[in-house]
Amino acid sequence: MIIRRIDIENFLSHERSSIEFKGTVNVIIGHNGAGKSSIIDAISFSLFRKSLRDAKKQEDLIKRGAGRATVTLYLETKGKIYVIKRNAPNQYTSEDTISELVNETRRTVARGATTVSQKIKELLNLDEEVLKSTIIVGQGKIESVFENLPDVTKKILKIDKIEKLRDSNGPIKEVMDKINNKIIELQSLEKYKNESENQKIQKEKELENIKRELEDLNIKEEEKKKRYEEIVKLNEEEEKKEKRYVELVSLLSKLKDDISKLREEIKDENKLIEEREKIEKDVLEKDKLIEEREKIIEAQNKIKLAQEKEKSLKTIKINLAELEEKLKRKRELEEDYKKYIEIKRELEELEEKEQKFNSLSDRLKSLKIKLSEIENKILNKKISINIEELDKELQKLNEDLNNKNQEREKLASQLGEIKGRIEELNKLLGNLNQVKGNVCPVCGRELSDDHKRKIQNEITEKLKELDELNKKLKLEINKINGLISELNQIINKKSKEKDIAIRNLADYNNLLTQQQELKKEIEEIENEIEQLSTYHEKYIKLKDEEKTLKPKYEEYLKYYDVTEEKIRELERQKVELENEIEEIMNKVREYYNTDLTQKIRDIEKRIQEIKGKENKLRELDTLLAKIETAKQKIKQNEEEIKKLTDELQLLNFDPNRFQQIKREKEVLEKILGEINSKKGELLGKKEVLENDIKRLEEQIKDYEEKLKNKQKLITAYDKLKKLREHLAEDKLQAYLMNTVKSLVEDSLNSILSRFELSFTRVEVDFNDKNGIYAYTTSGQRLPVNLLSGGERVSIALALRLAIAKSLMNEVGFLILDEPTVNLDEYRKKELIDIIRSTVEVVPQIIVVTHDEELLQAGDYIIRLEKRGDSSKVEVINND
Ligand SMILES: Nc1ncnc2c1ncn2[C@@H]1O[C@H](COP(=O)(O)OP(=O)(O)OP(=O)(O)O)[C@@H](O)[C@H]1O
Repeated sequence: MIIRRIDIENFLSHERSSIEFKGTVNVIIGHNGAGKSSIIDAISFSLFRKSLRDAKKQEDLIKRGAGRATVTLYLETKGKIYVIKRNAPNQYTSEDTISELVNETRRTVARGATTVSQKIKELLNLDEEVLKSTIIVGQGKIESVFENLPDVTKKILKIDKIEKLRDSNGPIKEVMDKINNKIIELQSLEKYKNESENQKIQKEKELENIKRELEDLNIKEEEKKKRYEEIVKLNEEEEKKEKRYVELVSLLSKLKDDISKLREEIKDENKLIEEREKIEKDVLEKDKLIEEREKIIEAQNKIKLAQEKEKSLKTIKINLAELEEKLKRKRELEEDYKKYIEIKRELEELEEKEQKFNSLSDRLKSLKIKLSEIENKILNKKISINIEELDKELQKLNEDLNNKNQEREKLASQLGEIKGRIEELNKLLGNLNQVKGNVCPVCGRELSDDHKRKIQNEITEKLKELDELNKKLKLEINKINGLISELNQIINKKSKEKDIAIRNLADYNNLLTQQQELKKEIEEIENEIEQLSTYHEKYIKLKDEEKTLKPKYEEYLKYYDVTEEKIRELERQKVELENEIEEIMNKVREYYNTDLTQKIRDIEKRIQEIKGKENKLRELDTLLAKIETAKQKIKQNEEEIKKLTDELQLLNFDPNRFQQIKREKEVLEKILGEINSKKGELLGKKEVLENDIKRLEEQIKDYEEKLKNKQKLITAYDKLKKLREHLAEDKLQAYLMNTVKSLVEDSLNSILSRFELSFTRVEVDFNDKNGIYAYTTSGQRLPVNLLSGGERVSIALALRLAIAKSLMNEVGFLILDEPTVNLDEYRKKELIDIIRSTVEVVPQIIVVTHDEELLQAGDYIIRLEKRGDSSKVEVINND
């Protein structure tokens, strides 16, 4: 397996580097800190997600300032190229891949950090521990392979893991303990199972007893039930008989009772027949009486009719006399009636004129009242009108007001002057007090104190004077103001009086006009009234006559419909009625003067008596009919009694026997009830026991199921015990070490034979801490620490390659990081030779160094430089 190329992105000091390993010995050279070891770390990271250096966190491997590092390693093995891509930090692990490069395209084999690591182990057979202990050699650590060789080998062979496996706290012991606990658990289960089985046997015995008891009870119950069924049947039959027996007895007694009652009913039969015959004779008279009564009633009605007609006749006669009287009066009134009509007509004709006359009279009256009112008003107004006087007064008052106003203005300007003077003097006084120099502000002369005082006194004196004047003037102005306001009030009053006088004058004139108009209208109306007065007088006269004639007119109206025809009609009716009455009276003459009502009453009394007898007759008929029915019923009952007596005899019912059966039935019911409750009790117990047994069976089955595993567990426990023994140091471990020992030893000697060394053979002893011994040609056995430095380096490299070869299918590369550290010049040269010899054992060597001398060993040089913060790669082909 050969490393073909690595692409590094933002990993440690590399921002973006792509390095191909084209030589057999590839030397990576550069100054300290140039980024050489970073490449080896990148190879380790791509293989195992771990760097060689002590990086605590993955974030430390990411180039400062970058967020993510990616390393891509190209590995060639058996003609195939695998590309491993790894990412840091952990959040990108899902993007880790291993793919196969086929014709320039990548085919992903696995994805995700863990899966990729697993694939690397499977496909490339690369183990981190093995690689780091053998073919990846850290700075100056070539010989470290000698230190604690047994421990190193154990670690490489993962024997330490076997040790952990068989540890007393290890997983095997843990599983064994668990199994043992399970076995102990199962042992107690076995105890429970036995207990359950014993319980089950006990319960089964109890169940058996109950079943037997139940069987006995069933037999007894069967017997009793059989007898009970018979008795029930008998009882049912007897019950039916008893029912019929009771029915028959009661029927018979009822029938007998009925017969004696019926006999009682028919005992008066003969007496009733006799009575009936007697009554029947009376009843036959009734029809004749009814006929008689009808005739009387008819006669009575006719008499009534004749009487009514007579009444009508009487009324007609009275009416006739009255009408004749009225007709006579009507004729007397006729003249006045006609006269009244005529007056009425004339009045109607005059009515309009009369109304006009009246309305004009009313109007005249009201106009005259109005005229007298206006004339009164005219008289009153005339007295109060005085406008000219008022005008004169007002003129005088306005002149006075003007004079007073002028006076006040004059005083006001005098007051203003005085106020100005006072202000001036006050100012002067103030200025005088504030004077700083000695020049008088008034006269401009020198201002001595006396002069100042003098001026002050003068001003003060003047101010007093002016103040007096001011007060006086104000008083005068106030006085004039009072007078002016008085004058204004009087002028106002007089102006108002004048306004009223003007209005009065207008009213007066207006009244005069009205007076004239009224007079004119009155005159016109009076003329009109004069013209209408003749009609009015006639109207009044007619009205008087109308009043006198009105009662006669009204009386005439009462007789208005009294006519000659009406009287004749009444006379005709009178004759007709007289004839009719005559005719009726002829027909009922025989009943006349007889008390028909009394006669009818007598007949009806007799009819009533007969009706009473008729009722009695009907009653007797009903009774006789009943007697007939009773006689038939007696006959029927006697037949029925005979039939029922026969049936009773046939029934053959014995009440004593029936009581016996009943008693036996009750006793049997009681016994059966007892059996049933006992059975219920036993069945309940049986069910409980059966359920218990079923539950126990299930429990036992469950225990048995669980116990099935017991033997398996014991076997497993024994096997694990044996496995643990086999894994012990003296067995499997010793075997592995011995096998590896001979493999490594053979391989080591084969590799060493390619180096020019003077040993016949080198031996490996894993039981010894410094377990490498070399045999000289003279047969001496020398421990490795006694050999020369060059010999040790050779053996160390050969041992590394030998171990690697014995554990891996194929060893393709050897990485040496700074192998010359701590070596002197001679040794360095020796190392160059050794590296050259190693080429024969391993196809690819990668040497990381700062030592220019080592360039001699390489055939492909990769030079590194740090520019700024990043490592830069330069390739030199050494050929
Ligand atoms: N996360 C990081 N980001 C950027 N630079 C880093 C980071 N970690 C370490 N370095 C720097 O990377 C540089 C390269 O280190 P590296 O160990 O690869 O150098 P080297 O060439 O092997 O040097 P030496 O021979 O001294 O070991 C160093 O200068 C180091 O300080």
